[in-house]
Amino acid sequence: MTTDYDFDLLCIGSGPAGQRAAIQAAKLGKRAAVVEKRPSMGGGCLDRGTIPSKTLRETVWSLSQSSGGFNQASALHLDGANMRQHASVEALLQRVGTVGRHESKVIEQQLFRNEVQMIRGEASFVDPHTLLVSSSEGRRTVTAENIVIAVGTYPAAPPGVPADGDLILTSDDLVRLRRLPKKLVVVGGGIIGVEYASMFAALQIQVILVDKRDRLLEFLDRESVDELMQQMRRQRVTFRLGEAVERLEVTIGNPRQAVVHLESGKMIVADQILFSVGRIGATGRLNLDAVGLRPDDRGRLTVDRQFRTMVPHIFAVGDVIGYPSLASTSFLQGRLAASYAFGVDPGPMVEHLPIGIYSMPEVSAIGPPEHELTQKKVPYETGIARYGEIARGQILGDDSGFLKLLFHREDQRLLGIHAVGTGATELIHIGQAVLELGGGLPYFLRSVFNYPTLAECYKVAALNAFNKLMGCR
Ligand SMILES: Cc1cc2nc3c(=O)[nH]c(=O)nc-3n(C[C@H](O)[C@H](O)[C@H](O)COP(=O)(O)OP(=O)(O)OC[C@H]3O[C@@H](n4cnc5c(N)ncnc54)[C@H](O)[C@@H]3O)c2cc1C
Ligand SMILES: NC(=O)c1ccc[n+]([C@@H]2O[C@H](COP(=O)([O-])OP(=O)(O)OC[C@H]3O[C@@H](n4cnc5c(N)ncnc54)[C@H](O)[C@@H]3O)[C@@H](O)[C@H]2O)c1
Repeated sequence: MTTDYDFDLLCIGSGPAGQRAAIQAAKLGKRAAVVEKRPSMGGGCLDRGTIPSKTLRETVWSLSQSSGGFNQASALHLDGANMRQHASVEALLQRVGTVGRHESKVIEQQLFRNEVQMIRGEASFVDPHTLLVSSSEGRRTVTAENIVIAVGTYPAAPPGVPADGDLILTSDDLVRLRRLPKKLVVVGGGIIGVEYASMFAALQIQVILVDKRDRLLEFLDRESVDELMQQMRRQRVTFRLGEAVERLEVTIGNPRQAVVHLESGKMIVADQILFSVGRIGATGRLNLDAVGLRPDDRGRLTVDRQFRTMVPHIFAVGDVIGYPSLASTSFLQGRLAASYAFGVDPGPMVEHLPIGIYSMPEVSAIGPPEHELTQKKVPYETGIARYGEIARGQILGDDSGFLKLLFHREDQRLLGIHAVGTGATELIHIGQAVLELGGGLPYFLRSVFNYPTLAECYKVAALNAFNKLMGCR
């Protein structure tokens, strides 16, 4: 019986996944709670993930604009000395704290308004319906009919030396960075590595990005990655691809230096290393043995399509279940899990998930890239609009971005949208609506877009595809 438990649904973790699961349960009239071990609500997302990194990116962007006219097309027009002078660590991090605190308050108010109980402390399982919550104020047990594990992840530790937050950094350390390096090695060219590499490069810091794979961001369209890399190279980023890192080292001399040892026997010396080769599920301290759950070797839990673990009333959502590990999808997973917990079928997740990479330039996509369609033998045609030919691109000073649409050759359905450049992460959502609603080329050909906007790219790209399909010049 529900009333035997303290709560109908209890979430461990207040990040995007946990907070939305709790609020959804409350909306269904259930007694919900969130246990959070950090002082404020909002999760790693607010503390050291999405929000601080995007706030930092905006600060770097406006700083670079004001100190020499950096734009995505002509990054090297910066005056380097001027840039570094303006880019004190304090100036860079000032807004990070302000935005984080504000967002955390917003989440606490949302939880409060929805009568979700906020319990401070670290949770671990006692049995399948009971959690032990430990905090500086003591220990207590809490029981719940349904439990949602939404504990997130932490960065994989560097081999050889621990991250000291000074010479050897993980992305967690960047929100409390103490100094800016002159030369930075970024190990791992996933989304985190690429976003931070481009931010540091925009600050006129020499950046070397090392990844063991031969291609960066393989899930993206190759033309988008080529454009991104070309623009990052213009900001003097050096790519060392196909090079696996074996271990890191910190020298003893004065000044101490950070050294990357590559499996190929080479080494790279720098002032700082950002180690970003993936993340580990934070399940180690949950005492999962008490409920018979076993995470994989990266701390992740396996769930079914309703986000249930092997123990049906224990759900897992967000980064702790692995791919796609985004705040955007974690919000949705939390809401879906809570719905399933109470027998409400919210329908399946959408087929296509958007990707938004806040590098400089931004890269965004939804739907398959060209190489995937080719592999699957789907006949398609491309339509491209280049910012250089779009009035808004000129006004913004960005003439290097593009929007590419992929249409099915036979029924002219929209299959995919790939964008690089200013506003790409917002621009993509116009195409997303058309894609999800099953629209295609005729919609774009008929529509009128505000002028001058970047949205006009859709019209221009559609006309480009139409001309190719018709065999026009
Ligand atoms: C640098 C960086 C940039 C990112 N940028 C983006 C982006 O631009 N867009 C995007 O969509 N995603 C981005 N992400 C990913 C995004 O932050 C995560 O997908 C999202 O935060 C996952 O949400 P979550 O609820 O699963 O976990 P989290 O947000 O990590 O929250 C988990 C919470 O659980 C708490 N917790 C853990 N164990 C316990 C316990 N035993 N008891 C109590 N509480 C516990 C933690 O303290 C934490 O507050 C980024 C990530 C990083 C690291
Ligand atoms: N804008 C966004 O949506 C956004 C931004 C940041 C982070 N995130 C999320 O955070 C998650 C973690 O990101 P991440 O970049 O840390 O991990 P990742 O797993 O995406 O990338 C890790 C990279 O490190 C490389 N690597 C691994 N071991 C290596 C070694 N020994 N030497 C050299 N290279 C090595 C891999 O080849 C890979 O390219 C992602 O899954 C992403 O979903 C999203």
